[in-house]
Amino acid sequence: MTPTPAEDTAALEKVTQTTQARHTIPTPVLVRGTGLLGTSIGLGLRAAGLEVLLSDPSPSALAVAQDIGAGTILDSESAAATGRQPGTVVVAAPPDVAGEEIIRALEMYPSAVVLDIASVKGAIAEQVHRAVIDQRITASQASRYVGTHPMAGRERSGPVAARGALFTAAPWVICAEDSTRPDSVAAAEDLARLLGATVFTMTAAEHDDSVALISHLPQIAASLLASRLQDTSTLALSLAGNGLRDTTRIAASDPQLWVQILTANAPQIAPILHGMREDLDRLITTLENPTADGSRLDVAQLISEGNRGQARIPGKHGAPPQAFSVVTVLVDDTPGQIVAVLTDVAEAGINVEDLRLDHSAGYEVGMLEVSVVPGRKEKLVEELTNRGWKVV
Ligand SMILES: NC(=O)c1ccc[n+]([C@@H]2O[C@H](COP(=O)([O-])OP(=O)(O)OC[C@H]3O[C@@H](n4cnc5c(N)ncnc54)[C@H](O)[C@@H]3O)[C@@H](O)[C@H]2O)c1
Ligand SMILES: O=C(O)C(=O)C[C@]1(C(=O)O)C=C[C@@H](O)C=C1
Repeated sequence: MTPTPAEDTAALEKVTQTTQARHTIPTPVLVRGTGLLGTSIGLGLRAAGLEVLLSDPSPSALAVAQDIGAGTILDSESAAATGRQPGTVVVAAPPDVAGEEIIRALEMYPSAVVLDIASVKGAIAEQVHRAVIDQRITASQASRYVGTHPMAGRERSGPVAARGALFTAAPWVICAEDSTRPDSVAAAEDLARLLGATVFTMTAAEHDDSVALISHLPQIAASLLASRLQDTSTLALSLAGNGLRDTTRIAASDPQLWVQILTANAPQIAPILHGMREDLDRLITTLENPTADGSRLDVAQLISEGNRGQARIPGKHGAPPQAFSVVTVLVDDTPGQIVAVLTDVAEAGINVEDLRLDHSAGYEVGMLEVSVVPGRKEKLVEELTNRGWKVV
């Protein structure tokens, strides 16, 4: 069901061929760290026609990234022989080592733009400043560095999980400083845009404050929630519906990565957890005495507050929130069914905004949820029903 990286890249190529704009990214681009993010960036840049070089301390991660088409392994001997240097270095290493990798790249490649994509920005900027103070690098070398963070990812790690289209319509934060060279900032912005992302400019401190709530709290909440399931009976788990799946997907994330993210941003996260604990304490007190005066109002208030927060989450492409209409189609669990439904949707001239497949435990059928803009729902139901599909 999920496209392979090659299919994904082919689809992306079609898009980038038509949207490819002029850019200021010095090439070749060296991706240092070929895990989920580095390989996705390599795939996306290759699809846009850029030359990409790859390096990673893990030979297997490197080989897989090259095999699936994210770029060519940087051969340091032939690079030294030809004198060819990367024009841009994208450090896509784990947060703990990103600072050192940035400093090393600034030293090794005297004219390259160097950017990183780690999930925390203040601690890494601080390491680069410290390297200048300690005279390991000059201020001029440091001015080629731009801290960035694509707000797109997956709950899986490694190059096998990479997707060239990962960044399409996702926010990509650029944390330039006054001392950052304008050509480095322009290259970082162009790279984000070339991969289909939307650029947001903010300081490292603003970024870290924002992601504490927007990204780090969701991970903590999902992990705490899913950890309750560890000793649950299989029977109870077999009742799991979308509520549980929607709220626990990212609980499958890599512990090694998240221990680095959460500790690096701990001062921003802790106050938010205190606020959440207050709400939780209030709810516990209420539910321990659910028939007391005001208890129902208290619970309703809590859910309403959640409604208000949820309604503020922006929709696709950063547009205002828009509730898509969902049409659920019953499909046999056999090859070709999904393609057949989607072909019929396309023939009806209706755009698919989102797609999701659910299986009911114990049945050989799937429920394909096709999201469309609200005004198109009735037409889609009619078209699919006329073509013999069971719309539920
Ligand atoms: N996973 C996400 O959803 C996500 C989203 C946005 C940003 N990020 C950031 O991207 C970076 C990479 O995350 P990922 O999800 O791709 O992790 P990953 O585990 O999939 O890949 C990390 C890669 O870095 C390599 N590596 C380890 N030490 C290195 C070093 N010293 N120099 C170069 N490479 C090294 C590893 O061998 C591995 O191949 C992290 O800084 C993370 O914070 C992750
Ligand atoms: O969607 C996911 O699976 C993610 O993990 C994405 C997510 C996020 O919180 O949005 C997680 C951490 C990254 O730093 C950036 C993006």
